[in-house]
Amino acid sequence: MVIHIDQVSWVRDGSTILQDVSWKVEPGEHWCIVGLNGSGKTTLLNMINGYIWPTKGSVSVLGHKFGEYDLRELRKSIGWVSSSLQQRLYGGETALNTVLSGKYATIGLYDKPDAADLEQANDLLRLLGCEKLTNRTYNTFSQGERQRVLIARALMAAPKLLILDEPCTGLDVFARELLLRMVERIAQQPNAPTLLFVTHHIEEIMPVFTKTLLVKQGEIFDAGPTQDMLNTELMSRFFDAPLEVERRNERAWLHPLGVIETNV
Ligand SMILES: Nc1ncnc2c1ncn2[C@@H]1O[C@H](COP(=O)(O)OP(=O)(O)OP(=O)(O)O)[C@@H](O)[C@H]1O
Repeated sequence: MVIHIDQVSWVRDGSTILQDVSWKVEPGEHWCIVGLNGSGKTTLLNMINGYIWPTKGSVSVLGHKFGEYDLRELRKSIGWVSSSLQQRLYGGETALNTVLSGKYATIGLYDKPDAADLEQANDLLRLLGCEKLTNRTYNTFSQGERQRVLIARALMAAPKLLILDEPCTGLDVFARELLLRMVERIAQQPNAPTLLFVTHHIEEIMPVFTKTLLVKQGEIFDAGPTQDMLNTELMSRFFDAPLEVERRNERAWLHPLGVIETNV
């Protein structure tokens, strides 16, 4: 089992942030995680990475139960790409060095890479459609290019689990489509890591994400095959709003019907 979260709750300052969450991710599955702002997605990811511990229940990731394993070791097998990482990177590094630095899970590049590392980094830049950026510096890249380079960087450490945390934030519609296509490519690689893709927008859920987890107010609203989740009836209840879900090109598109007042 890649992830096994069993009846987990997390309480902070008297508030229950996660409540009785149970979720299993099997090998070979790729999951989307959908939820409104403040629903508990980041909290759940922080728990999967071992940055926070459950108040109640148990968490096991990549076959290791928390409390019985060195979390620093476990984190080497987990890649996490989020927009907050973008600000922490040194803008003066080339794309190639940025990707190479992922090998050592450091922000800069401290160790001298060998020929195999260089080949792997170049392969990853190609996989993510970034060959042209190889020798250009990170601070000259567009938002979409940065995201793709950061995903290549995360893959450099050959993670078994790769978390893509709202990777399309700030991208125009074409940069977004390109990024989604690259994410599909990653999933189709032999020995691809298990992907967790966090988003607010259901149209970003590519067919490769066959499973979807719906998080609402700290609880699992529903979880299962994506096609069973993304329909008008279930999405209307999930978002508490009148809306219509349309299927087009094997993706689901959400059309709000009127003004939505979220309960956040
Ligand atoms: N350390 C903490 N102490 C108290 N409350 C917290 C803490 N961390 C998160 N929360 C609260 O828990 C709730 C869930 O937050 P979380 O960041 O997990 O949501 P999210 O689904 O990731 O939201 P977004 O889509 O905006 O990133 C929020 O109401 C947040 O304020």
